[in-house]
Amino acid sequence: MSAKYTTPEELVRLADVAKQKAYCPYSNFQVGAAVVTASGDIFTGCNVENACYPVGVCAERTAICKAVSEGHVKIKAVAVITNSSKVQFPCGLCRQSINEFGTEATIYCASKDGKYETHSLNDLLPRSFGPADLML
Ligand SMILES: O=c1ccn([C@H]2C[C@H](O)[C@@H](CO)O2)c(=O)[nH]1
Ligand SMILES: [Zn+2]
Repeated sequence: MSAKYTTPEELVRLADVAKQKAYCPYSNFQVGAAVVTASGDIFTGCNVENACYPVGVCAERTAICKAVSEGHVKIKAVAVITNSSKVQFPCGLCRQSINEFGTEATIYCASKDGKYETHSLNDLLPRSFGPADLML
C-alpha cells in the first residue's frame, strides 16, 4: 500500500503493474488486481499458483487479504486485469470474497490493453449471501 485512489484508469494501471509479479507456471494466465479501501488506500495483488493446484490463490483475493490483514475491511472498488485480449471478470470465489468486504463495490474488468468495463458487484453477484444474512 502506498498509492491513494485517483481514477479507474490509474487503478487498472496499478493492477497491471501487480500482474507482472503473477506466479502462474501452470496456467500461464497472469492476473493482477488492485482494491480501493474506504480510506482511499490501494492494495494490489497477483495470482499465486501452487503445484497442488487447488492451493492457488487469485489476484483479487491476494489483494483483498493484503488489505484486510492491514486493517482495511471496507472495499469500495476493485480493478482486475489479465493477459487476455478479452475483458475478464472475477471468478465466483473472488466475487464472494469482494462481497464480504464491499457489497457496494464497483468492479473494473480490463483486457490486457487496459480497456475496461465497469460493473457493480450486484451485477456480477446478484442475490448474494453475505454477512448481513448471518445477523439473525
Ligand atoms: O478471478 C480470477 C480468476 C482466475 N484467476 C487466476 C487463477 C489461476 O492462477 C489462473 C487460471 O485460472 O487465473 C485469478 O487470479 N482471478
Ligand atoms: Zn478468483
